[in-house]
Amino acid sequence: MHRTRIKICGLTREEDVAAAVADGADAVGFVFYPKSPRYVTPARAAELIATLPPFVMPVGLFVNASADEVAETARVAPVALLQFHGDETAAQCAGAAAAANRPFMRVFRVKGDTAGSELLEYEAQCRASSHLFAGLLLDTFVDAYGGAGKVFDWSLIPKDLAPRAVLSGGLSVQNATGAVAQVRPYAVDVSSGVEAAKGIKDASLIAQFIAAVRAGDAISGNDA
Ligand SMILES: O=C(O)c1ccccc1NCC(=O)[C@H](O)[C@H](O)COP(=O)(O)O
Repeated sequence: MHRTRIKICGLTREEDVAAAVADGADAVGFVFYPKSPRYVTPARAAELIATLPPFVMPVGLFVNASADEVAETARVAPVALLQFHGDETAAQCAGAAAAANRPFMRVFRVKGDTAGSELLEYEAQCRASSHLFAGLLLDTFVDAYGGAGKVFDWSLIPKDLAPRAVLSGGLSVQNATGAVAQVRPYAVDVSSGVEAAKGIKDASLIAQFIAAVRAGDAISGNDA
């Protein structure tokens, strides 16, 4: 049976990485977008990644970076998966992933009038664009690209897409159980909802969030 995977994003401190690992996070995200308050340099991310045990995936997050920037970042910081969170075209994502020789996630930033069929078409285009495409992260459309703590209408997610999708955008201790029980996504991703301040995670909120996801798995019969 499927257990909802969990990514904690926007980590900047060793103690926050340790808290995510201790509570069972499957992945940790490092933001390489300089305008983000959660930005870390590739060298700083390398220090944080060096603290990870096996089987916790480091994810590198980019917004409109060039293929050379992505490749150089991945050379310095050994991320296992790329996440393209800007306005990148399919070709730009495929080219950057090939340059870095890493699999990647693309992001669909959902608006109020987004149709479920658009998500399926977008995923199909991504899959056709590169053998390195690993999956689709669904986030809420915001001007700052992401990390805004805003939810979108989960009911528009097609039932046959959910088991392959990463649900993101405004998840929290308060809504994670319901999100998992309703959507039954492959994984969830959270940043603001487990923070004491931008880029500063709260260990108790991380633990509560992961427990809330597990409660959602129990309700939907997903627990392993
Ligand atoms: O986290 C950021 O500051 C950020 C900035 C620009 C683009 C993406 C960003 N984060 C990407 C993530 O994967 C976040 O976890 C995702 O947007 C959800 O954030 P939140 O709604 O705060 O949980």
